[in-house]
Amino acid sequence: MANTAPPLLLQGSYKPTNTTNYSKYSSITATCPNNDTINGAVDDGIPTIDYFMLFSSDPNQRSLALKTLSHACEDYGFFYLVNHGVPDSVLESVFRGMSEFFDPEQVEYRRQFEKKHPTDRIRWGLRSYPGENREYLKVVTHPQFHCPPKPAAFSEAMEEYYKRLREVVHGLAKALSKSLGLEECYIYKAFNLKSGFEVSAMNLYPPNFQSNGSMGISDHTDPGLFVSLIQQVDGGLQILSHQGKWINVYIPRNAILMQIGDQLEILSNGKYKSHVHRVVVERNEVRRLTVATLHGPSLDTFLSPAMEFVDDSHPPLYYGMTYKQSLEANGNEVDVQSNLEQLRRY
Ligand SMILES: O=C(O)CCC(=O)C(=O)O
Ligand SMILES: [Fe+2]
Repeated sequence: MANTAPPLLLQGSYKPTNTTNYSKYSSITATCPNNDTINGAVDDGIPTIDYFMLFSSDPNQRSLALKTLSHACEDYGFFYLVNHGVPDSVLESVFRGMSEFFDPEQVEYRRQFEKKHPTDRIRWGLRSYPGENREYLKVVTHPQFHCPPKPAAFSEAMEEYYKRLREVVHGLAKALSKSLGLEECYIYKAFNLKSGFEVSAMNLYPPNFQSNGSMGISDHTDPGLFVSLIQQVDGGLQILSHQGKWINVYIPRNAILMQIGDQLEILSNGKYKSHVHRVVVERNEVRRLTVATLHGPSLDTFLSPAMEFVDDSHPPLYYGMTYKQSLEANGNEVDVQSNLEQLRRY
């Protein structure tokens, strides 16, 4: 629970100094907030993990990096991932494609993707309520990739991004298994990641640049192993820390924010915790595009606390069920709603 930095973490709150990287694709650029709090949140340190180091050929470097990963997962539950190998050009294409897709002139084209059937693999929504202000496109990206066919460059960019991202998540799963002293493929197998169920939300805040209240998405945790997030611009994402503080998120250029998902909390019997987060849209000042991807186990994977994390002094803290049952507890599998609270034994 330490506030102190584990070794090797490039620790400290990352604050962009002026405009952000993808500003050429957004109509308004964000600046770093001058005050230390936004709606009660503080600018605090978020650990940074160097992905490349986790696979270093130097055993000392590798072992230090794995220790750092395990500290970041246990003491924080979220971290910035740098040197992840997803090329800048892929990230740029994603935001260029999304900007085209969310073209304010093309709302009628997007309406065809409004939810018609609960199991639709592509879902579009425009929300402008006091509790939610965003336009989103939700798609199932694995085991099959789904995406609106137009614009073509958008669908191609997203497919390439998810493919690269999945490789990174599989690598992280290996590194995490090793850092826990487990066999390298332990988490990969426990989650059956080969057929992992992956859902991604592409978000635009505020919808059409107008919001009804200051909440982009209200407090929630997300199901899955990890939740990855990239954004075009800083502005509004906040995470609740283990210590109960809301922390403003400022993602370093081209880094990926990784957060522990509910099912890793369950498997690790609470050693690694899933975190509540939310998005606050401040006075419509920033037009922000984000891609949040929930990397889940396969739908038929039964998840419960693994025996490696259970003993006399650590009784199982969660009930077990399949991922599909978990997702269907509060909606359907494409809604990807958390049911963590219902799974707690105590
Ligand atoms: O867009 C963001 O910053 C967060 C999105 C999110 O939490 C979600 O889609 O689950
Ligand atoms: Fe989320």
